[in-house]
Amino acid sequence: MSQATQPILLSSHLLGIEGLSVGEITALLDLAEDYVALGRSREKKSPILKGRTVINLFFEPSTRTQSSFELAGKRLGADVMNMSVRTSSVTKGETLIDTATTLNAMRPDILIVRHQDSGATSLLARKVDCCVVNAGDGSHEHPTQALLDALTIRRRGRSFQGLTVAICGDVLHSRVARSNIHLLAKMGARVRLVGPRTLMPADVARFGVETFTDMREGLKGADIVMMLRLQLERMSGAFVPSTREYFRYWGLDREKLSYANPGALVMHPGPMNRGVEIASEVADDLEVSLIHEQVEMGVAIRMAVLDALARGLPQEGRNI
Ligand SMILES: N[C@@H](CC(=O)O)C(=O)O
Ligand SMILES: NC(=O)OP(=O)(O)O
Repeated sequence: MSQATQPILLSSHLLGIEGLSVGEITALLDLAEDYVALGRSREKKSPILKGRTVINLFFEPSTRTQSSFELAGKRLGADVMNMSVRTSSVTKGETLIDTATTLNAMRPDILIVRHQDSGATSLLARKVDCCVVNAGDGSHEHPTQALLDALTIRRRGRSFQGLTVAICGDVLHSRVARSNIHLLAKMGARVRLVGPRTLMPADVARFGVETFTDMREGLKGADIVMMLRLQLERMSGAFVPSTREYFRYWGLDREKLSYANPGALVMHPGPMNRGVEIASEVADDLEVSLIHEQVEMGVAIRMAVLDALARGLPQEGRNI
């Protein structure tokens, strides 16, 4: 493998995009390119994490993130353990911190954590002495999602400079939106947020992006249309009249997509709610939809992140 000539040393944890520099983001994307090639080869493996232990600790459901971190760790030769939170002693009242420090005592090298509370992964990073990766904390950040989205865009030959990206839907509850806003702004793209007023964060001004409550207006001039799922599990009370009404105004179908730039591409982090935020006619149109490519890039990005973290680990294991 060619691999990045400049070794990337992520400073012990990957907790969010906000704390990464443009150089670190670019280096991770470059390293992930090698892992895309490796993933498409017959062998698919590199022994770079041999002897290392990776634990997946997911307090919220996941299909893509958990399985791709597992595959990424295995393809790099690590021992990967998926902690089943639903059948763990969390059900007997054990706290997040006690659970994590218990697993930490088993001497993993990397702990990958998804949790429903914003800030949970940063808190854990202060309590354990292994690397922590944020696999999604509440509505705060989902850094590897933004990195895989960036890799997907870059591999389509789109330069971030001057690219207009419309992030549409439930921005308020979306950690995917927050991580993407940070990343795209750092890389020089123009970001606009599109959705109902009730689903825009109150502090939206702090992001310095344009906002639109009319979907067609918001899509005019967009090169990338990034759809978000309605995060019903994070809502208490009615933020939208009904999912049917929601689709009528903010669901992406061919008619609304026609307002975007010619050749505009559609992204969705998954899982999708068809007929709520996106129509099947768009999601399944391989001319415009990057959804499956995003999933493939997820494995490569997570291999790059594990690799970059492992480079900073002590060679002979941790001090006893
Ligand atoms: N899977 C992404 C997006 C979503 O669930 O809507 C997340 O966990 O944030
Ligand atoms: N995009 C994403 O994080 O998907 P999962 O919730 O299935 O992991």
